Amino acid sequence: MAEASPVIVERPGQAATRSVVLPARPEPIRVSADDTAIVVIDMQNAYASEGGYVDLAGFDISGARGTIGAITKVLETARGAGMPVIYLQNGWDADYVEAGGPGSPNWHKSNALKTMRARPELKGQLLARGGWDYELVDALAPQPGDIRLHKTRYSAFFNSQLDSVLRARGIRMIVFVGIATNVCVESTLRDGFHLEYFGIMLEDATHHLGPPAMQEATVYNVEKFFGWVATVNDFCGAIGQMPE
Ligand SMILES: NC(=O)N/C=C\C(=O)O
Repeated sequence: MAEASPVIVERPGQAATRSVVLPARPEPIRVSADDTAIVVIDMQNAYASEGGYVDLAGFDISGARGTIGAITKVLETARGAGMPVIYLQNGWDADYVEAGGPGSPNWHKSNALKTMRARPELKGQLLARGGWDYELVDALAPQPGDIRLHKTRYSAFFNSQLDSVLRARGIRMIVFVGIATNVCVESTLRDGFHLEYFGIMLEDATHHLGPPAMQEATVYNVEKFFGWVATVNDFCGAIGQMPE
């Protein structure tokens, strides 16, 4: 079968000077270091450490260690190419006002809030700003120049500064890594699509919540409807060749 030609983003009045073609599915896509950011979704103790929220809520977090290692490689490569790195942290204020009360679907659906209601001894500990659960995992500590943003719902675009931060830097393309593939990563990538961002998900730098079919479903959705899917090796191989 003939190889698909790369997707080239139209940039009116602007040439993508520093760019490479990233092998991706369903087709390769040209990535410019000048208008691409890495968005790291919720690599907090809550989602990636033993004793954090999703572990306490009964989800299998055994895959999270590999995700941390994969993201470390991606960030080193991206920083080397001069791409902005933006970390999102999910959670609420210590009094959980931002979580919404019984009038909010979040209050009813959030497994963190449900776990705390079922186990009152955990009250105030899960996803509360200022606590260990909310903090980023130590292995992914932000570097000088990285940006950290707070979010209160699954989509990082909802009620956050993400869109302004990206637009102020002329970002058109977002490379997604983080946890959970099928919840906050997918919600954010979908909202990004509707805001005209080109979304690329690095499948082996994400981890799902729930059965393995959830990872497959998001990969399918992204590849077929919302963006592009690539691997960490392909990303590091291509972006590592970015012209200075
Ligand atoms: N970061 C996420 O994907 N979060 C998923 C569930 C939750 O925060 O309860």
